[in-house]
Amino acid sequence: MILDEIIERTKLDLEIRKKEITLDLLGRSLSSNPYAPRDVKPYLVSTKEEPVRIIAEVKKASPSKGIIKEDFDPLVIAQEYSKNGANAISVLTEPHYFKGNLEYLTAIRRYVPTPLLRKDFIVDKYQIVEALVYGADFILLIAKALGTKELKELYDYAIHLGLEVLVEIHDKEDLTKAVKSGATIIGINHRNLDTFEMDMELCDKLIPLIPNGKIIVAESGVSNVDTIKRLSAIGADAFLIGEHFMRVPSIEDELKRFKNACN
Ligand SMILES: O=C(O)c1ccccc1NCC(=O)[C@H](O)[C@H](O)COP(=O)(O)O
Repeated sequence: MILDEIIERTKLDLEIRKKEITLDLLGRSLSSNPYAPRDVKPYLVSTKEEPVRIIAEVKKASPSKGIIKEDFDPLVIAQEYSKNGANAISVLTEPHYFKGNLEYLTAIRRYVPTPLLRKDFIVDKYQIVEALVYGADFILLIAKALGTKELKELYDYAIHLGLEVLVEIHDKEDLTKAVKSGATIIGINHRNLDTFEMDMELCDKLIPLIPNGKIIVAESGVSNVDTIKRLSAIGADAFLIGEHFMRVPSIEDELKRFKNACN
């Protein structure tokens, strides 16, 4: 099971990082942290003026596809996203399976004004403090990877530190956990994280079950205007898109096309 494998690896790495810099020490660096997290909800909610919100992902590789982009410069990609109207940028920080890096967050935060998501497999408070120290505005918590109590604890801790949380779900059980955690931003991931199978109808099944007032993010496998129009019409506020943007000849053209899909 790839999700379990990634989480095991993440935990092993964490043990090493915690020995190098304790949570206490990491926490102390927050007093001089220049990166106060910004309120991301206004960037993600669909409005009459801006019905389609895009979270564009900086993604070099993935377990399902291997290396996606050879000539990968995270800062250049993030600048391109920001310049062309991305509402938020997702930065994969997991190093082994996605070839990500926490340092990408800081580099992008320094030069790019768009809000940043730390996209990783977060199972420990330590990673939430890291997200803050390295410059994220919000984090991802994957309901499938956490128990109900664990999800709530990590959610509350992030909110306490001023970070927003995107809680990712794959089925009704995950949705129940997400609602219990108090999540206000819910991501529906079309990709099964174990089999990599895509279910592009998952939003049709889950959106009607989501309580009113939540911001809904459609995640993975989004690569055309028709999908954006369809999912927008049934209630998706925002779209998290990685691989497609990594492969298109012009991020500028594609981002503009997607942003204008419902105008
Ligand atoms: O992308 C994968 O292969 C993957 C495999 C196992 C766990 C997570 C995975 N991806 C993380 C993501 O959620 C996506 O990077 C994100 O939703 C963007 O998806 P896409 O537009 O399909 O690149």
